[in-house]
Amino acid sequence: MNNFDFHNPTKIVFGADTVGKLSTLVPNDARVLILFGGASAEKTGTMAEVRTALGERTVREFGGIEPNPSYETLMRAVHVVREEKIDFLLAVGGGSVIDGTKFVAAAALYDGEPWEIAQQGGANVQRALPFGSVLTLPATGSEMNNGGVVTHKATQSKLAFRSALLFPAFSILDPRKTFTLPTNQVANGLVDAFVHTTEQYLTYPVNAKVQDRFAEGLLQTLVEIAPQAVATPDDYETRANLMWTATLALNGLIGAGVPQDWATHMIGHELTALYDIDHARTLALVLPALLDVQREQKRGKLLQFGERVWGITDGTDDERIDAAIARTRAFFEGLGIPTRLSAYQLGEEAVEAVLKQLQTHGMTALGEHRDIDLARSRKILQAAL
Ligand SMILES: NC(=O)c1ccc[n+]([C@@H]2O[C@H](COP(=O)([O-])OP(=O)(O)OC[C@H]3O[C@@H](n4cnc5c(N)ncnc54)[C@H](O)[C@@H]3O)[C@@H](O)[C@H]2O)c1
Repeated sequence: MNNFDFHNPTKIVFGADTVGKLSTLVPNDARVLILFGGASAEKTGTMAEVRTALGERTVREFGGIEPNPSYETLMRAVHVVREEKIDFLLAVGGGSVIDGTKFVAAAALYDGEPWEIAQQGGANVQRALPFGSVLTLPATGSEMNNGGVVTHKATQSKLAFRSALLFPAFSILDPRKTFTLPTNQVANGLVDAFVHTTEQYLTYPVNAKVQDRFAEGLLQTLVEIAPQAVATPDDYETRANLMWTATLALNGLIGAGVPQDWATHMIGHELTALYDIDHARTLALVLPALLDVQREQKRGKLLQFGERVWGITDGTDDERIDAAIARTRAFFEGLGIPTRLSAYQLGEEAVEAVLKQLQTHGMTALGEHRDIDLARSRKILQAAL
C-alpha cells in the first residue's frame, strides 16, 4: 500500500426530510447566497424548503448555473458575492452547481484573474468562502470532496481544480430529492459513480486489500441497483443506496494509498467541452476503449475486476479480460448510454480535435503510469469510434 494522508472534514446529513436541518447547519449571522441551476429546484419545492429553513438570515439567490458550469456564468455570481458582502454559499443541485459554488468560493477571494484557479488546478487557492450543499443528483461525489470542474466557453476549455480549502462544510443528502430526476440523469449518475471507482481501482495492484474490496463493493452495488434505480424513481431504499454509493465513490476514501488513473476523465472533459456531451456519457465512451488499449499495464487488476465484480472465472487471461471489458460496455449500453463515438455522429475528425485540445491543455502524460501520451490517446479514441 502506498503512503497517504486522508482528511475529509465534510459533515454529511443523510436521510428523508433533512433539508430543514439547514436551520442549524448555516451560521445564524451568515449572509447567504443560494446558488442553483435551472427550474427543477424551484419546481420540486426544494428551493421553498431551503428558504424556509434559512429563516430570518440575509439571503440572496443566484440561479442559472448550467450543466458543466461556465466560468462566464460563475463570474456573475462572484460579482453578486462581492457586491452583497456574502460570507456563506449554499449550493442546491447536482455536481454542476456544487462545482460552480466551489469555484465561486475561491474566485470571490482571489486577487488575480480567477480563471488562473482552473489553469493552475487550484494550487493557487489561498482563501475560500465557506459553503454547504443540498444534493439533488447522485453522481459526482462533489458533495464530499474538494474538487470541481469549470468550463471556459470562449476557449472550449474544461479544467479541473482542487484545494484543501474547497471541501463543503456540510452536505444534505435526502434521497427523496432524486425522485424527480429524468431517467437519463439517473443513468448518468450510475455510470459516473462507476467510472469514479474504476479510476481509483483499475490500475495496478499495491496490496491495498480494503481499498480494493471497498471499490468492488461500490461497483457491485451499482450493478445490482441499476435496473431498479432507473425503473422506479420513488423507490426510497434504492435511491438511498445510489446516493451514498456515489458519494463514497469519490470522497477520497477508496483512493487513499492506491495509484489513480483519471485519463478517462481528462479525455472525457475534452469531449464535453467540444461537443457538449454529458460528463458521464463521455466516460462511457472512453473507458472501455482505454481498458482495451491499456490491458497490459492493467492486467492484474482487470483479471481481479472480472472475477470479483462480474464473476468471470473461465477462459484464458485474455479471454477473461475481454469478457470483463465486454460486460462493462454492456452495462453502460444497457442503461441507454452509448460507448461508441459514432452514436454521436463523431468520427476521425473528432479524434484529431480532441488530441489538439489535450495538447493545448498539457494532457500529454496521463494515466497511473503517465504513459498515455498523445499517440496512446489517439489509439484510445480510435478504439472508441
Ligand atoms: N467535483 C467532482 O468531483 C466531479 C466529479 C465528476 C463530475 N463533475 C462535474 O459535475 C458536472 C455534472 O454534474 P451532475 O452529473 O451532477 O449533473 P448536473 O449538476 O449537470 O445536472 C444535470 C441536470 O439535472 C438537473 N437536475 C438536478 N437535480 C435534479 C432533480 N432532483 N430533479 C430534476 N432535475 C434535476 C439539472 O438542472 C441539470 O439540468 C460536470 O461538469 C462534471 O464534470 C465533478
